[in-house]
Amino acid sequence: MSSSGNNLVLSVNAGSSSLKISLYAVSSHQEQGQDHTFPEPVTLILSSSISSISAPPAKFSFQPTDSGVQSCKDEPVDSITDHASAFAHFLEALRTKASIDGKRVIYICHRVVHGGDYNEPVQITQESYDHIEKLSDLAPLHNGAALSVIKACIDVLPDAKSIAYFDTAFHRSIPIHISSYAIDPELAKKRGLKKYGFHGLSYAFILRAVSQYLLKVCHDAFAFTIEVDIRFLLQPSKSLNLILLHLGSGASACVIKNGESLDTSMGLTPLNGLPGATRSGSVDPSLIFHYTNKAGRITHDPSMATHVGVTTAEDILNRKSGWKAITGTADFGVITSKAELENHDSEIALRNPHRLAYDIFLDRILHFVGSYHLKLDGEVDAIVFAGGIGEKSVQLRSMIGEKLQCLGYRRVESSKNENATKAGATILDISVDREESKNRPKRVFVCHTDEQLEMARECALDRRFWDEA
Ligand SMILES: Nc1ncnc2c1ncn2[C@@H]1O[C@H](COP(=O)(O)OP(=O)(O)O)[C@@H](O)[C@H]1O
Ligand SMILES: CC(=O)OP(=O)(O)O
Ligand SMILES: [Mg+2]
Repeated sequence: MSSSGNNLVLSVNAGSSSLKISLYAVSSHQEQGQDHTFPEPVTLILSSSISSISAPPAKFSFQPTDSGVQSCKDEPVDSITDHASAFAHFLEALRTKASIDGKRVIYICHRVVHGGDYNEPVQITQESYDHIEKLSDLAPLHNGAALSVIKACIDVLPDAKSIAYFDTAFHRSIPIHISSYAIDPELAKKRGLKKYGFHGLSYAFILRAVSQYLLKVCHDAFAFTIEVDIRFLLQPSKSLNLILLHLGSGASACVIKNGESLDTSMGLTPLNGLPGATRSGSVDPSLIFHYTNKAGRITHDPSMATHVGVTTAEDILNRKSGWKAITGTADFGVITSKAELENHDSEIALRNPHRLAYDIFLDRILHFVGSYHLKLDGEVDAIVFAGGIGEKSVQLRSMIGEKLQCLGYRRVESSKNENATKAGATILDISVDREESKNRPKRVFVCHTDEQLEMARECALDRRFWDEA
């Protein structure tokens, strides 16, 4: 497979249930265009994903942009049991299917979910590796998995430099009264006990994608002399007020005010807020002591990632709860298909665990959407659905869309909603057009988020890395 030069950047996203990897060629260090858009500084060569890592068999997909190269989709692979073996399987496919030698990669961008007080990407050194390792207990499904891939990269691709990009960095703008818990402030400061927030790479991608989309809409609208909101033309992302929903195996909501994170539903760890595939989401903190009297003991479960030493309580709430505990499956697509959504019997959730899981999710999402709407004084430009569930669940988007009507959002149009799941565009407006919207400005978007691209483009635009390369 041909791809010019040795300027390859690999982006690795260790999610709780998946490993997503994209390989890019760095194009050039392009400056902002005259129309205020930034052309992508990287070109995709191939993308790969390994899903269901925690519910074997893992499924391997390998999709090069060059149609001449062998691809595969959702191929079950028994030998993949964790993120490290998933990465080894990918490297083998890179060599055998795409004939690309990993040695041509000069930077590897790693999504590291918890960065503590790191507010910028950092190159992996012994010091930063140790720091990330110390934070592993605060992201038990993530940091350990990312470190196992970082370690594999150091061993197998020693000439490539690994750089960590943190989910937490995006939320540094959250004001202190929102990020603080109502506990002893001195102890909180000493131990770093505060809301950090996660899914930041995804939210950064969505914010940029929405602002570019609205900018384009405004330019097109000007061409037809239709009245537009002038704010978007002046400073697109800095003027936006958004409610973002990243709904995947881990799910969170985020409120963006004037282009910055104001609040988000995850907290000190990715456990807080919305429930997920195996996570409980927010519960009364006392609940766990009524659930088990072994809550405080450290688990020695061999299936837990190395680097992680958490209590039984954290293990239960992170890995033995959520959709999997309620229904037996962690796949929200399966839950949706078995939830009997057409049945409006008020007792259906008592009989059908899939419906119970579905209704819990809907209820908790509405909880955050309502609260965030209020935090923005109702001045919301759009609500955006993203993540595996947000991008694929037509039903969930439609039901939330219905509820949003009372807050003055545009109605979700069913044909646009259905097509959004299949369509290739990054942002899709699934709400009715301006003429039909009865002058309701608040739109409903779906964003095909891409954390790997967010890291690769940040890497390509970061002069620190290229001036010395
Ligand atoms: N058709 C579908 N409808 C609803 N949810 C789906 C559908 N297909 C996949 N999903 C959900 O998407 C989740 C994966 O989301 P993703 O954001 O890729 O995960 P991760 O959190 O590991 O990055 C799966 O666990 C599955 O529950
Ligand atoms: C932070 C988090 O939960 O990430 P993911 O959804 O990728 O597991
Ligand atoms: Mg994810």
